[in-house]
Amino acid sequence: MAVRTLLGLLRPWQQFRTTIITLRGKTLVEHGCARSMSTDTTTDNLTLSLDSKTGIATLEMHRKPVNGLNLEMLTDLNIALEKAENEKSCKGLVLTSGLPKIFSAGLDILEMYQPKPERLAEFWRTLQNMWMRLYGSRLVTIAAIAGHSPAGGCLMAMSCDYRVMATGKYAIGLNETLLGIVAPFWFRDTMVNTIGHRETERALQLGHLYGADEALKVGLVDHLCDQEEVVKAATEEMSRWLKVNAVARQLSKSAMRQATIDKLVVRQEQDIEDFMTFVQRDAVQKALGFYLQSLREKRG
Ligand SMILES: CCCCCCCCCCCCC/C=C/C(=O)SCCNC(=O)CCNC(=O)[C@H](O)C(C)(C)COP(=O)(O)OP(=O)(O)OC[C@H]1O[C@@H](n2cnc3c(N)ncnc32)[C@H](O)[C@@H]1OP(=O)(O)O
Repeated sequence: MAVRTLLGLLRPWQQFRTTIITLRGKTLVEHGCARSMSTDTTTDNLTLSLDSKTGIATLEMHRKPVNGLNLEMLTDLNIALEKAENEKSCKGLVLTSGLPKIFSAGLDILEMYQPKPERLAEFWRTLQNMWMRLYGSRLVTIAAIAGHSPAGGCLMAMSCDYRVMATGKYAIGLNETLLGIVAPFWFRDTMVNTIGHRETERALQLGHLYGADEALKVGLVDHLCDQEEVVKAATEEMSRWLKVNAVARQLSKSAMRQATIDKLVVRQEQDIEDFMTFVQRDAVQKALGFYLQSLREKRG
């Protein structure tokens, strides 16, 4: 609600301005210019910029070290997505990362390990909202994946309309079982909608992380190119999608996706409860502790 109120107060992008907004102790800086008709919104975690000539926004994540999705990052993502959504001249959004070799490492595991219950609930609700917003966006959304994209990172990518991935030794997939946790139903549904039931069943049980070639083969991503070309390729693909009648395209998208979103809308509170109960189990806490330790030991 607070987020909605704040967004309601934001002025349109096409005005000259520099606005500084403090949100949850973080600072959002906006630079606008009437001549170039473009505006950047930057937080500690991301930058949202709109090319007013093309109507294409770029949402670049840059939360070091691995774009881990913690509560603050998810809050910023929600604000940025809502802002792009509400900007009439914005037609498409490229979701990408400003960090080398990483799209997103998924949920910040520290949010789930030895959590404070109140923050844990808020964290999960903010993630749910981010997914509903991205999956149901009226915009054409394209993920430009120039790095690893496990679990929550894969969810974000799958929630876009099209995925461009860099060739190279990067991995994408829902690897939750490798952490001793279970992908919730709306993660699973999103994957089923992307690559089909059988492939999802196999991938989920194994916690399979796909290399780029294999991801292309099963349809988890749609196009491969060199790392440096990923955003360019995403933007080129976007122009093809933007030629389609927007209303017809949006209605088609909604017809395909709304039932999946509605499943979470009606079960949102139950899903938060299920998540909290599951994550706070001793066995799950132990598994997360081991996994964090193994990540740290990998670094030596
Ligand atoms: C009965 C059923 C009921 C079910 C009810 C529902 C229940 C729901 C349960 C819960 C569901 C939760 C869903 C979870 C989704 C997730 O997204 S979980 C996160 C999964 N992510 C990962 O597994 C990725 C882990 N990271 C990596 O594999 C690597 O870091 C990398 C991404 C491949 C990058 O490698 P590299 O560049 O070599 O960097 P590193 O050195 O490994 O990492 C740098 C530092 O970052 C830390 N880190 C990495 N990832 C995370 C993370 N996800 N969270 C927090 N921290 C992370 C890493 O530890 C390093 O830290 P330092 O050593 O301190 O520098």
